[in-house]
Amino acid sequence: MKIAVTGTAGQVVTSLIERGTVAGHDVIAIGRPDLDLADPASVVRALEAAAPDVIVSAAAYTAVDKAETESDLAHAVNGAGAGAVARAARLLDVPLIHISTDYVFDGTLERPYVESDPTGPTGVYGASKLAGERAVLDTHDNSTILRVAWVYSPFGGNFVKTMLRLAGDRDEVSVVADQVGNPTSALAIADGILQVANNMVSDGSSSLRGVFHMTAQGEGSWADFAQSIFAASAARGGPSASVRSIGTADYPTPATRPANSRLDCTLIARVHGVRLPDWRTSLDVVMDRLQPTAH
Ligand SMILES: NC(=O)C1=CN([C@@H]2O[C@H](COP(=O)(O)OP(=O)(O)OC[C@H]3O[C@@H](n4cnc5c(N)ncnc54)[C@H](O)[C@@H]3O)[C@@H](O)[C@H]2O)C=CC1
Repeated sequence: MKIAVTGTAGQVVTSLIERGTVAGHDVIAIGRPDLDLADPASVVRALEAAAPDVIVSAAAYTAVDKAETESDLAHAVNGAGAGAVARAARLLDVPLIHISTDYVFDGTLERPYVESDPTGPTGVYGASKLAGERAVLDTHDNSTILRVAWVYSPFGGNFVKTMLRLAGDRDEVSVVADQVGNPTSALAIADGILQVANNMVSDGSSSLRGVFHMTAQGEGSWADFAQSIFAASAARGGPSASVRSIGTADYPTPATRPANSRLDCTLIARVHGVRLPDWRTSLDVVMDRLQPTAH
């Protein structure tokens, strides 16, 4: 399968290149300057030239706090840019898999969110990603939106790498304990994307299209996540620190994060047969990559 993915260096992009290539697919990563999501004409031109069997829309403006002061750019990239990718998929008449986020929800529910729950982003980033979802669904019927969350991987910048860096120069790290979610490895996301792509290419049913939640099994707070990272690092002879649990109010950020980010992934398991591993299992895989010699 020839897969075109937007972006060249992101966590999900890099994971998809790796996992897709291992699975025998031809993965073509297209990013700036050839494909700039803020320049819709470049998006359509670059994707048409690639002539793929399926498109994965994984690039995005992901700076959650900075988005609060760069609203126009965040909306151009995540909203209009996503719409341009969908236009290209429509012109090429190929399936589109678009990656979205738990931040489309306000996080006030007491249970994991299902796909049909009302959205209500609390910040510019979430609002721009929601605009992107709508642009995709309005533009191209042959689209599947995968909402992922709390992404980490051996690549790029992420929470795991930040915690390991902090543990390298201090004994105690303060981490928010009142936001709960599903830490999800980009490598596992890539495997899920490939399964969904296979399903969409081989089966045109509308039930395989639309919005799906796709995160790792299991849940935890950022403090739980940090504790597991430090335990895994210590077990490999790497840096470790103790975790001091703090509240969101003790760690103010420009963008408000949802307190409950948990996504219910029952639908994608039933419809697509996709069930990502437990987050602690995937964390071990990523830690083995980040600390290969520390055993
Ligand atoms: N990182 C996370 O915790 C979460 C990410 N997501 C979503 O998952 C997807 C992948 O995220 P990550 O891989 O973590 O992001 P990342 O920040 O690692 O990579 C984003 C990629 O988008 C590219 N990009 C940014 N602006 C662009 C533009 N104007 N034109 C072309 N490319 C551009 C960057 O160069 C980079 O390659 C995104 O859609 C993001 O919104 C959803 C939930 C959580």
